[in-house]
Amino acid sequence: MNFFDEIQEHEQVVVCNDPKTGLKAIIAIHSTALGPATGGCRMFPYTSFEEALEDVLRLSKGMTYKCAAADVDFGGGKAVIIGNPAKDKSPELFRAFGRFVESLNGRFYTGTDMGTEPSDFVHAMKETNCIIGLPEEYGGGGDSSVPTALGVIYGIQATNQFINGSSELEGKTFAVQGLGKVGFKVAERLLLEDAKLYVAEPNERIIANLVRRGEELGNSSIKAVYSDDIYSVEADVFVPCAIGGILNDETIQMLKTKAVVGSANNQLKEEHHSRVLQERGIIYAPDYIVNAGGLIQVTDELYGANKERILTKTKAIYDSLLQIFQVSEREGISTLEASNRFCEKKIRASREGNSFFTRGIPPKWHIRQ
Ligand SMILES: NC(=O)C1=CN([C@@H]2O[C@H](COP(=O)(O)OP(=O)(O)OC[C@H]3O[C@@H](n4cnc5c(N)ncnc54)[C@H](O)[C@@H]3O)[C@@H](O)[C@H]2O)C=CC1
Ligand SMILES: O=C(O)CCC(=O)C(=O)O
Repeated sequence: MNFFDEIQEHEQVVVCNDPKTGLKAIIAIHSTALGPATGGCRMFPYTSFEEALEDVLRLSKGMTYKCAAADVDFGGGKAVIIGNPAKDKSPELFRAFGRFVESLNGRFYTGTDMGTEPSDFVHAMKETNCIIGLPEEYGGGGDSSVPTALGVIYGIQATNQFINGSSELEGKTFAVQGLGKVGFKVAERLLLEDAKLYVAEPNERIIANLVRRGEELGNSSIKAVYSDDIYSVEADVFVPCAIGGILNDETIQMLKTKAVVGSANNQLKEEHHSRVLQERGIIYAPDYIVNAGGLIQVTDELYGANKERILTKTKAIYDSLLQIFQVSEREGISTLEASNRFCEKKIRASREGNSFFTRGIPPKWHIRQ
């Protein structure tokens, strides 16, 4: 592997090693053109350094586009901790991670992602101010999966509006993959809208909770299927809310839905899969547009976490998606291409090329300090 070839699109990659606590992490800063980099910290038992590097590079690039699309004054970054979230967590490990974040002197703000919880970052915040997504009792905005799930619902409504001329969800069928922090809330809201659900979730306890919730809401139209079967059920929309890379040569051919709209980061195995979906007549709502609700909330913490402002910005996901679908249709390009163009224009128009972000210039987003 030629390391510099691998990271050529990125400004900075930091490898963090703290033998005392067992911390092995990588922080990737893709771009600070629009402001300091931000992105959650994922904890996962990667089997190799290369696997962890590939994940953090892809995720951090996605954050640059997500920040540009959501109009937050931040750039793209992400961190990964190599370890098993069920076994390898300790307060000391997160404090060590916090010290590495602090060493970046304000170039990187981070918080939760898959495998980490806001409570983990209560330890990290003892070492750095650059933590967002904290619990409310620590001055944070609370559970960021709430606005993320709301953004997914706006995304589904916009897609439905584009396809059927109505954003009404009643009677529609959805295939939800993953019922974690985001997927469960999306499923709950769809049940409230009198929709029918197919769900795939390896944790049976969570499925039982959803069935119970459905009974409370008076909607029992929930059918649990095996993980591999969720791609081939007859539904209006496939809603991926678990892992990345699930839209690939094999699964796209299995889909029987009219659209894909979900929260999972990096849903496309490769960028060209957005065109493969288009060729199959399936509308793909770009993941980083749909799942920006959490980002909107956690970055708003630096201005004092105003619920109304967060809601307004999250609602804008509906209009952004409709615009992207219209451009894609008008210009005959995939929805991802339309969306990337929209973001790249914003990034180019920014101060990229002047210098990368440093704390030397006091920016407006340092209000919290
Ligand atoms: N939490 C948030 O606010 C945001 C989350 N995302 C993305 O959304 C996705 C879900 O995030 P969370 O709900 O926070 O994660 P989570 O870790 O709470 O939930 C993921 C769920 O997916 C299930 N799962 C794993 N593999 C599966 C498979 N093959 N088939 C079906 N289910 C499977 C897990 O058992 C778990 O319940 C992730 O890709 C994350 O990066 C993106 C933006 C913000
Ligand atoms: O949603 C969050 O908590 C942080 C933002 C982020 O990392 C993401 O949107 O993937």
